[in-house]
Amino acid sequence: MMKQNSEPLLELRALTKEYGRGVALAGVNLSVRSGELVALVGPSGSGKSTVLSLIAGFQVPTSGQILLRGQDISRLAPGQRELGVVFQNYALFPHMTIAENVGYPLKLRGWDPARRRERVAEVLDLVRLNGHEAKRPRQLSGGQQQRAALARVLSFEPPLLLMDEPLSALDREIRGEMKAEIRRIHRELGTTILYVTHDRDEALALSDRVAILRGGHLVAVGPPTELFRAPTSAFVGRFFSGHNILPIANATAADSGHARIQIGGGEVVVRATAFGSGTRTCLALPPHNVRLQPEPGMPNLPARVVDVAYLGHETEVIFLINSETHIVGRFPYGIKIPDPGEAIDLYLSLEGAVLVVDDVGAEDVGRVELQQLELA
Ligand SMILES: Nc1ncnc2c1ncn2[C@@H]1O[C@H](COP(=O)(O)OP(=O)(O)OP(=O)(O)O)[C@@H](O)[C@H]1O
Repeated sequence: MMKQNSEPLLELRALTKEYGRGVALAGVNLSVRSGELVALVGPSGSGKSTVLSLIAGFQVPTSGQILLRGQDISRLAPGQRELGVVFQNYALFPHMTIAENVGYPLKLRGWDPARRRERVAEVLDLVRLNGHEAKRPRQLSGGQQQRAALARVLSFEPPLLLMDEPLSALDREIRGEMKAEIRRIHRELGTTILYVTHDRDEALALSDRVAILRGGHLVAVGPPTELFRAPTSAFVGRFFSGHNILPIANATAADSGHARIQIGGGEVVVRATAFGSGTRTCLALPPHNVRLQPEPGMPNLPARVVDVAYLGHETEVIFLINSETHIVGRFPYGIKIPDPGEAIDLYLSLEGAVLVVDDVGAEDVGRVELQQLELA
């Protein structure tokens, strides 16, 4: 987050990868500034690994360009690109010590042993692995091995670090530690990082910007908290923000960035990130906006409780409204939660709800007639 400047270090221009008739990536344009950490997120099969693999040079694009500091590298061999790559499986050499593993890229580059030792000590210090130099990888924990793999790529100071789900093989606690470690290293070194994850929390915790892929298309790019709070489409709202997506029939544009929706004879103005006449619009409603008690001005919604899951600090409840649409609510610990099967009235706070264009696809969502709602 520090040491950023506006110069694009990496530029993807209309990057496309086809396999036979399948399109893994369809014309992706993305610019990554020097010093930035960009998280590439998207559902399984959306093309995240393909982007990384094309940049690393493990595959050749069908068309489009990959520019590193303005030079097209898309046809260079992987070894000529000088990029650091960290994958989910640490890929340390099992027969080498940790110091030998970390110093290996430097040996390949012809560094003399004394300079190598010095640099290895420096990066092991950076990832807090000093004292483990003489051990073999199998003598380290998963988190330590992943830190050693990180030290190995950091040793030669690559201009760009590519990380593909680097934490997904680690258990929850170590993942938390490694997240903090990556954040610290990024802050201290200002390394530019492109980070693939399907984990929204990881993207929120680590990145300066998030790029969201869907079916090979880049559908949104922006600061993570902004996209989280104000999703730019129904897909982003559902996949990245975890909001309820409720298609609505009766929205009209208000002033710029807002829209009016009519509810049971009343009218509510909500923020709208994308709104156009002719497009189907949806309300993206955070699960925390669902209430079990009426508050002034809140529309109510008859519902039935389908499932209750205790998450520790809060409880997630799935409700069924109008026989086919589910809506998820999250409630703080201590609130009385109705039992599965119970019929109740839900109340929706529209504060922070956002109107978005429906790109999820009719097959994915049920339909809610908001006219059914009554303003309290
Ligand atoms: N070698 C290949 N041959 C044919 N199709 C492929 C090949 N590699 C990937 N694909 C297809 O390209 C699309 C994108 O795959 P990719 O692995 O980039 O997705 P991803 O977002 O990284 O998924 P995941 O999160 O599951 O790793 C998928 O539909 C996948 O089936």
